[in-house]
Amino acid sequence: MTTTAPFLSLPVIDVAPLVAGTAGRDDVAAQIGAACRAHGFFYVTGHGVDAALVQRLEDLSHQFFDLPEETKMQWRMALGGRAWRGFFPLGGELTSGRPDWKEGLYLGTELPATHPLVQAKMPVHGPNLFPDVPGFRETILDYMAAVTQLGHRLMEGIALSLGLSAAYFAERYTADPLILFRLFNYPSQPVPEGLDVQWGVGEHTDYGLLTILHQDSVGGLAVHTPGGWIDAPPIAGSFVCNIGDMLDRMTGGLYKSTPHRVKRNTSGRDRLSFPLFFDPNFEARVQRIEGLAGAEALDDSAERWDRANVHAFSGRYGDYLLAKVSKVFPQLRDEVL
Ligand SMILES: O=C(O)CCC(=O)C(=O)O
Ligand SMILES: [Fe+2]
Repeated sequence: MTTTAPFLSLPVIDVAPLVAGTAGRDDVAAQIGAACRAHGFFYVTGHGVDAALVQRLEDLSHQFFDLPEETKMQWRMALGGRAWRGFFPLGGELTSGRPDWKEGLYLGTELPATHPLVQAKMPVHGPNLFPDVPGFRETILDYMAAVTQLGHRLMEGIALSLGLSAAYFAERYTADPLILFRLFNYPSQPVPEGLDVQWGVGEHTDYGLLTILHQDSVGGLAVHTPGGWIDAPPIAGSFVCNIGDMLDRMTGGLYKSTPHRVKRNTSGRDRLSFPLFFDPNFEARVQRIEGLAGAEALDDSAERWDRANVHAFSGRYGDYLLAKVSKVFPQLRDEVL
């Protein structure tokens, strides 16, 4: 049984000095550090991402998800091949072994088919499958670029909060980060009789370093803090940030990847959310940060949603990612990997 702790709420951090690199940056880093040590979730405002761009992404995403399913299936994931891009229909993704009540479009850094990494058939690298909605492609690319820049700044703040040089992560992992980006729609639609669906997205942690999420005004995201489940309601103009397994691994559990889930949407209108996963380069070998005071590489697998011990992982980030992804899309695993 889980408890709820309605008296707790997640911190909202104005990151403008961190984004601008001005005085006050260390204070922002300290606030991020406190949130990461407490529960690994925080909101950011003052991030500098253009509100009109975010609104355009929302509007165009509604246009896309409003299309009939057979139209959207023109851009289905099976056509994205190893790049792992495209549309998946309602119930098409499993979290914790159960179908989620959402549909989505998988995207990532745009690489042409002629790019050496794509030619070398590296998984999750390649061209996107952009739906034929006017302006969608440009908006998605602009949004990914803007939020990726924010990711670099936030990782600088996280590095400072650990007493490391601001460039610590960029020098080792994120000079060329792996960026995966998803558009999700959680329709307000009853689950057909007999289908084993409980959540919009079941409980999970994210895999990489840092997730930067825009959600629309509907709500439904909840976070499993040490004090119980608390809501992460929409705050206009903000992004929700949370730590992934690799930062947990690097910090020896000092900064934990916090489990979260999304309630089934019963609001009467669609809920849109836009997670951008700012992750280590596919080839980067993930190492524990040396000499980090207070970090203990505890095996917390018994309490984790997936019973995995992230501290036992060593190897390329890409291998960690692929092992996870093939659990959530079992039907695609054999086809493309
Ligand atoms: O839709 C949301 O609010 C969260 C989605 C999420 O947790 C994820 O994609 O990892
Ligand atoms: Fe997540």
